[in-house]
Amino acid sequence: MEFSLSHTVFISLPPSPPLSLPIIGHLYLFKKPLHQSLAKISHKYGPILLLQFGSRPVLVVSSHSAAEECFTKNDVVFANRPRLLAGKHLGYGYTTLAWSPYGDNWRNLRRIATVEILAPNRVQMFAGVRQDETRHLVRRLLNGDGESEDGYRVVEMKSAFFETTVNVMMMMIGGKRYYGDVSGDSEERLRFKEIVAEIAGLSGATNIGDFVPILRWIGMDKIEHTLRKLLVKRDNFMQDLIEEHRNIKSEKQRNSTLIDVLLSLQENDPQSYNDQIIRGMVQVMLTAGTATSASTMEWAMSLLLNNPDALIKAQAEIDRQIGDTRLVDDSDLPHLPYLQAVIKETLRLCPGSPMLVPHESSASCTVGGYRVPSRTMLLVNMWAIQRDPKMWEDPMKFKPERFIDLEGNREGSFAMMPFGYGRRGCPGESMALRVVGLVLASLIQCFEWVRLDREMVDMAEASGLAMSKAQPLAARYRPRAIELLQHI
Ligand code: HEM
Repeated sequence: MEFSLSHTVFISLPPSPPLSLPIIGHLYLFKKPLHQSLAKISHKYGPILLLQFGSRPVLVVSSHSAAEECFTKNDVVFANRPRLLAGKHLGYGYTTLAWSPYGDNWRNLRRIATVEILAPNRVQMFAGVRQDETRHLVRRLLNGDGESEDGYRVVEMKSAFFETTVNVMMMMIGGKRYYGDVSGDSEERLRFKEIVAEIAGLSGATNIGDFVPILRWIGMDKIEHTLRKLLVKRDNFMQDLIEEHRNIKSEKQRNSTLIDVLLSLQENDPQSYNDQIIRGMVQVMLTAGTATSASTMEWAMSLLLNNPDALIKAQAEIDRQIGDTRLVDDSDLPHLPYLQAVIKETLRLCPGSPMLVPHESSASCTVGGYRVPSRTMLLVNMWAIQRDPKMWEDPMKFKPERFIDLEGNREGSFAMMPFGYGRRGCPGESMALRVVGLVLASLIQCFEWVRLDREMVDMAEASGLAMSKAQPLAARYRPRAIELLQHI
């Protein structure tokens, strides 16, 4: 790998599959979903690979030790993001937290996110919002129709989870709920729902023009046009929301939502908290923080329905800890270790961002003894690492117990990183775990859950970059005979 001619040391590039075609490079090798396809290629050529995605060199890392190198000794080098089309449009010209290059703008946004928006005291401040939205969901299920003779009803869970997480987020951001039991302006709701549906349809999509620029130039890449139109609609909506809050005069209301918090910071520091920054921050929370949490809930319920023993155990733990006279709340979550283990095991098998978010090197560096050139995109295949048989016993099995027994528990290591690590690691982890934990705990506490029929829940994945189910989860449920349901 390393050799020298007189005094110069040559370090070789990582291995690559032999045939890289003109224009498309190795793109011909990939099938969807991409993380599964890359796992197969890595199996053949090794855990550190250099591929050509069209014109872009991409380092694909599929071992915990290489991932560790990327996020410890090379963390600063890989703290950049590639300039992909989604970042240009959904990320306000690469200026939002998730898409910004590493530098002063990113540092300012990251500080706002971690100190003002997602800090533990702020997450705590919104415990009531999470509790209310969970109650709304329970009520909605209690009022569901189509009850069969044995008391069971059917619910399509994908949209129920998504709408609940969007409601939680928008209640925190602007004090408004847009789904389910709502009051207020129906036109505004319609506008919002349209924007959310369009973003959801686009954000997990791969964009061929990112890798084969010629397709973009000759107008074959339709996504860019759609993204541009969406940007205007979304921007107008967010600005209207900001103006509404700017006009709020009452002292009591002024600090009750995140927009209010950001607007009061704007008064003292208009530069660091200008309207575009606020719009961008709202946008990032809405895109980074909703579908990821909702799909974790959906995968968790799917896994529990396919593993009824684990569901019984989780329910027994909740009954033991909380009883049946009150609904579980935020402060109970640390006392539910089995439920926490279920969520960790779900994130191990079904990480919402299976290849994290793409990084890019800002200088050349070495990984695993190989040379990685500057401006190489980095994909860390967490999906593959979290199923690596060298690190995990029975890696394909759903075994929450592995996070309770000390032996074989890889939590906190680079073999388990569903939220990433280092400078660009997810700042919303603790909020996400609370929302996911509370919603799951409440549903398990209040209802009996079973599969639609004898068939196992289909665990096939959809094709996009996010890890979502190909078939939305539907399940049968019936209220449990417990006192707390009398006063929900
Ligand atoms: C289960 C839910 C979630 C999962 C699995 C998840 C996972 C991730 C991952 C893997 C990354 C990329 C790390 C990297 O680049 O190496 C990320 C970034 C990010 N996440 Fe999350 N996330 C979740 C929920 C949330 C929530 C609730 C929020 C905020 C409300 C959030 C905000 C962000 C932001 C702003 C970034 C970009 C950070 C940066 O580039 O500096 N996420 N998340």
